[in-house]
Amino acid sequence: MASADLTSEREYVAALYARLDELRDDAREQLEAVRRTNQGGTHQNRSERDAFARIYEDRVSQLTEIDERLAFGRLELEPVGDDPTLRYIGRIGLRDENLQPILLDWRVPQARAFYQATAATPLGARARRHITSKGREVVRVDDEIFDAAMLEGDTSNLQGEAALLATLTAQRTGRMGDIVATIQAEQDRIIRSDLRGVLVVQGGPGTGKTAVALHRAAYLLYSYRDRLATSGVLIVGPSRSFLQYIEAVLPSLGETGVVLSSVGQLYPGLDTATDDDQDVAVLKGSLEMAALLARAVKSRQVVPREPQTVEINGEYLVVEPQLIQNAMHRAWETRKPHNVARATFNKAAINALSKQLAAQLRDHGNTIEDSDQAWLREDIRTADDVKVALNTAWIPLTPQKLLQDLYARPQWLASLTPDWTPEKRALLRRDRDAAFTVSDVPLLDEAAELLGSAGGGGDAEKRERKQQRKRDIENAEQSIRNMGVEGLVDAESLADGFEAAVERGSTADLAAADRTWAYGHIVVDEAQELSPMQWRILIRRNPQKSFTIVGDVAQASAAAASSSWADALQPLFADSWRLEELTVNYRTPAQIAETAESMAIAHGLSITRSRSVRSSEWPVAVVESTDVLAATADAVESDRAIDALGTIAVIASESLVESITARLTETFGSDVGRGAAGLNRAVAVLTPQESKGLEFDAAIVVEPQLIVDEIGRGAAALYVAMTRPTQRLHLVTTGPLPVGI
Ligand SMILES: Nc1ncnc2c1ncn2[C@@H]1O[C@H](COP(=O)(O)OP(=O)(O)OP(=O)(O)O)[C@@H](O)[C@H]1O
Repeated sequence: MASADLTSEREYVAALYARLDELRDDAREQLEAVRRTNQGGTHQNRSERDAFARIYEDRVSQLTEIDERLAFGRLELEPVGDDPTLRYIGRIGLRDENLQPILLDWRVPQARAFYQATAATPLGARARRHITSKGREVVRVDDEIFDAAMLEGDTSNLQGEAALLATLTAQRTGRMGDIVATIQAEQDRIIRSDLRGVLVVQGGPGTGKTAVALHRAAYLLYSYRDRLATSGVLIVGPSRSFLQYIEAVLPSLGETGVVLSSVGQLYPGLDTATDDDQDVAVLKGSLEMAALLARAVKSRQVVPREPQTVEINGEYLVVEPQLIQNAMHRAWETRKPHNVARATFNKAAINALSKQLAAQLRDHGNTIEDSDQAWLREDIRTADDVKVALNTAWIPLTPQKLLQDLYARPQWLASLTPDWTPEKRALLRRDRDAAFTVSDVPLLDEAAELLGSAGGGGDAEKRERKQQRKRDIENAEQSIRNMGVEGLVDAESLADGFEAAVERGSTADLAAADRTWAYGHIVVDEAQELSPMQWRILIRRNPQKSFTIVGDVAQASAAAASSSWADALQPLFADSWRLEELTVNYRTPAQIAETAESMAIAHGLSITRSRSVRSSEWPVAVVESTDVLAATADAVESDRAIDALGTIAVIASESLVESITARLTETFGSDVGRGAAGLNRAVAVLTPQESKGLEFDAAIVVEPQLIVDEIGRGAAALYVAMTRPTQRLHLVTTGPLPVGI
């Protein structure tokens, strides 16, 4: 690296920061100016002013947050005339005062060559430069040359290898970071793939699937802002600890309008991380449950066997089963969900009863005019006997009650499942007050779908919310024209800031609280774990089927998971999904990846082999001992002796984690945390399931054979556990190691 290059980049990047400061000052001034205008004014004026103020506040904070690694790359394009054409790539786009671009946002099409150009396909570029900074100061530049005339024997197929390796060997913080500066070509193609349809990304552990999925979300939000700003993007991950691990990535890329949810949080109002035993989870995850719930709802629409006598203001009326049956037919014809169709049922039954009552009153010598029908209907509607009779025939239900009854009333369940064995039914048996589990989430959602909203207003409310949003955006467009700031502010963001809209919440808030929200795009991470019932929720949340699905079928360890993408996706999307594979392992050093892969193959898992970009200096350490707790504590001690500030995961099967946590806490005190709470500590004690998707400087896997034996799909769980470290793997065992290690 010539020092002249470093000097010239320092100057250029310093100028970018100067421009950033200038824009930040401008935004601050605009904020002050907006705050000063219209101090009084109408309610509408004040709401607009507050909305503009919020936008400028956001702009100021965005420009403040972007400070780190503002620019990280430069492309040299074919020269125009004598001067080389240079294009700088950064985390945001910047223009100079003449509105000429001086920095390109990494997501714009012109930045693509920075990630994808190779000597073989240079995409119009002659060279690529990676710019590494500390704070605002450029500390190094690394060049790759594509032009044969400029080439001096560079053969690597990694982009920006030096910058990449520097990031990969850096210590882990317990939080995932963005990778914009070093996205690799195979990853970039996936990130920029079209919004439409279903994209499946398969890759072994550490191949960057999560990183790619998150950058793709940022890319889509940027490139399809019009479509996605109002419908939102949902990102689904396996656990709370995983969401905690990834939650900072999108904000660091300037995107906040996404909803992050674990599968235990997909039903609004419920947030659970506990799951059932495996065989129960498998049953609850199977499509049989959808059919069972449909039968359960239907069985709550009951035609009485015998006529019933009801009293209406002293008059006794016999309700024939046929009358109820006819009213039910009317309700079924609407094809509406149970609680919504119930209104039709009630109306039809009450109409028929009022005619019957009128006829009976006439028979008893009363004069009943047509105009009297209305009060007759009212008398019938409010008569207690009628209420009881109609409710018995068609009772309003909540999803929670339906499910609780199904689990707590064995006889009812038996009547609904004549083909099931008693043992199979017993799997669902629970007390009415037992808390709902992760596997209940899709069942509640399914039930909610079958039941509909009790007020019957679900659709109308939704339409009204959409209409209101449209009006807000039209008002915002008008305000932008009035203020003469067209092009500076977009109408969606302004509308988000309107006082009433703030009370209603942002797109993300609205979406997260609304079970019937249709997202513009859904990203599913660790998607191999999802059961067929969980997939049904996600499809409901995105009827247009625009999905990014990432995962690794070899890591499928949930009991109800699928072992092939075709099995999981064929029923949902037929053949209309496209598969991309990632093949380079950026996390795990070669010697660890090889040990894990050899174990997985010996257990018959069909893994996607990947190539590690690096190896580390530590071989896989095996600690054999008769005292597993003492040996685990020793392993933590010896790892900390190597790297006192590193993060360590101690991964063990369910039956060991509590005793290990207790023992480690005795020795290492508050440095140790259990589960998600451990991610902020130096040492996290996790089950393999909880460690899914996470990474640490070192992993200590305790009793690997027990993991294989204790968990269904135990070999996959062990494969997950062994592939968490970025540097060192220790295996603590009291017996023989699993085959293949
Ligand atoms: N292009 C890249 N530049 C820098 N770091 C990268 C790049 N790609 C991936 N990484 C890093 O590699 C590590 C593994 O990535 P990630 O967690 O996305 O892998 P994964 O495929 O989701 O793994 P798993 O299947 O184990 O969950 C992360 O630390 C990520 O930041």
